[in-house]
Amino acid sequence: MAESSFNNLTSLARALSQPKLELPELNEVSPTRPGVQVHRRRLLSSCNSVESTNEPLVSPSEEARVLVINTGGTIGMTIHDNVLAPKANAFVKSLRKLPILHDEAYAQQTCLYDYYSSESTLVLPMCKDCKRIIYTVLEYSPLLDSSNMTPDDWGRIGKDIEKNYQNYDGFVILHGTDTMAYTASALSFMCEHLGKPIVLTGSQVPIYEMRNDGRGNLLGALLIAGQFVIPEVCLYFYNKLYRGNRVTKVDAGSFNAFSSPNLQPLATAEVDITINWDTVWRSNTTAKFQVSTELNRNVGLIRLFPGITAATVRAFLQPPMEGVVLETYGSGNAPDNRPDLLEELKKATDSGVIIVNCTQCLRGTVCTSYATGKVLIEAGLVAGGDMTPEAALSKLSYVLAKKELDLEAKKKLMSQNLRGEMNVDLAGAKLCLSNSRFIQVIAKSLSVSCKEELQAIRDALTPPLACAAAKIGDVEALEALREMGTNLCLGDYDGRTPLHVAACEGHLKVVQYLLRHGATVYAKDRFGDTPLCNAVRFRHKEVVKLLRQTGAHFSRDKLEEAGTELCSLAASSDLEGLEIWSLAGADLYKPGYDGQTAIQVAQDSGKKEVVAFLVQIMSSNYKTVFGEFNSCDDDDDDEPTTDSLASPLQQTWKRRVRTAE
Ligand SMILES: NC(=O)C[C@H](N)C(=O)O
Repeated sequence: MAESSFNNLTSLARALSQPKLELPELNEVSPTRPGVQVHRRRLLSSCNSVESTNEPLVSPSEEARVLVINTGGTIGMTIHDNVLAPKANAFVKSLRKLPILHDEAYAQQTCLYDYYSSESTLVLPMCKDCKRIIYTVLEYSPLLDSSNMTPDDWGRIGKDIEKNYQNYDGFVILHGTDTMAYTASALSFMCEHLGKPIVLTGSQVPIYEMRNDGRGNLLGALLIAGQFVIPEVCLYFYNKLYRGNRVTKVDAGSFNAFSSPNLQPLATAEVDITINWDTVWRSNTTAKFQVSTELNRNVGLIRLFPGITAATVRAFLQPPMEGVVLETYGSGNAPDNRPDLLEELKKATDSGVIIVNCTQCLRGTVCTSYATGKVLIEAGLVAGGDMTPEAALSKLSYVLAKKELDLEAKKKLMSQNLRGEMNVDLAGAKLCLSNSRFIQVIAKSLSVSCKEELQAIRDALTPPLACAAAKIGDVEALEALREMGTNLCLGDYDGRTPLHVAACEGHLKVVQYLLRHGATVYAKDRFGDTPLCNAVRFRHKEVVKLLRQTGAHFSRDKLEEAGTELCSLAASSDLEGLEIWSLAGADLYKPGYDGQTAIQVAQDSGKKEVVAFLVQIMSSNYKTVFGEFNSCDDDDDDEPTTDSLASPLQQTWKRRVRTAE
């Protein structure tokens, strides 16, 4: 390990976790505030020159992009025949006229519509921290009252997110409130290895009405999806951000329509938006984001009531039923003086139906304190802990669709916490950094007494400590910091996270460790750089590969700039640079500012070794992308035998490789 003034970080970190002095508890830490630096310079200069005004050239501020998927719901409804129903093609037009949701002057000055080739792209006024959130609305047809939604609609939303994942920093789903808790729960399971925020919202009163909750809800959801890397499916309503699989609709007539009885909100939007980072779920993965749209429809919910007959239960549990959520009394209880009922449950579980025990109570968990609860375990039910019935049902649907798993494995998954939907470790509360002696000694010497000041000290001290450990490759120090409750995703004063630092230094083991402990590849520092940009800049090939495997990608603007960078690398025969940019996902065919590609630059300047090198990378990229296709080919040749067999994309690649050769 490298020597430095922090060479004993491990012991320092351990010292931090000494027993506490009497000071207030901390639950919250500051958010990192990522932003996107967008360069529309080329387009802007042409835009400005066409206008030929005396106005100064407009430089776009830092920008983030959000995709809004409008599925329907009250937020976009109008009254027809005295009842509310969704109105098609009206939402974006109406948003354009609302200055809090769209800044037309900025859109015109920065050529927004031309750049995104979309009339449905809008821009929020400048945020407090000088950032702009640009959002594109994708409106579904037909728009639905959420009472009409089915798992097919969840699949459609999931696929659209997957398709657009790389192009946006976050996603907002506009949805009716009636079944929003079901959709939020289902999406939380379907979205595997999620690294970006997906925020569902809607309203109780249409956005077109004078007094409504839609504008505030949409604005809050956009601000959160555009500014914070919260890798969760969330639900934003009435100034609160909740974990999607923890909510339930509790009020049909109030703006405060949702409750998350067993988990505090992930964020509150008051004077400031405060993220409760200690509660935010982390996927701890080095795998790429994917959406699993396979869902099992043979699932159902049944609610116990005094006097329920065995015949009702038997009828409900008949094939093709494969999974059932049984809503029981209190802490998971059912009559233990009803052998007829218990026998029906036992018969069903013996024949392979998974029955999950969830409480009818709004708050609390299933446990085995009572004889009336124990009988359900004996009947083969799986304890659902503190899951909402909505979460349990959609989890069943997701788990039962996993064909590769046997019944026991499926049951095990049902009792495990997959996406923060249940609390399985109530006793295992971690020692929190706010309890640490180190922080508290400092607090005392500064005469700090209130929670907010203590929190400020913690937020100021722990990210640089973690970054220092990352800099010298000290995994043990990071582990010690993490064990005491440090959030390793938080950035320092420049928004640089430990992952940025480890990527710069090329510490592969630290990068691996951080990714397995919740670090996000989408964090951006104040310069708009991600860990991937840093690893490319300092040419750490293995780190680039790992970040890419985890789903990291260049932003649209970085990809735009890549052409010019590649040409300059080609001109200086920098093969290592070309390779690393290619590994990071840059398109080797992207032309530079003057329309020339890297290969053309190399050809024109007679750099044969660069041409050969580029051709070699291009054909190996071709094989990686189209390998499967080729393996079906009769011909031994690596490429398909005829162009007609190839997809349009494949044909383009082939043409490019041949031209280069
Ligand atoms: N407030 C709402 O959005 C209720 C509406 N019926 C829906 O769920 O689509």
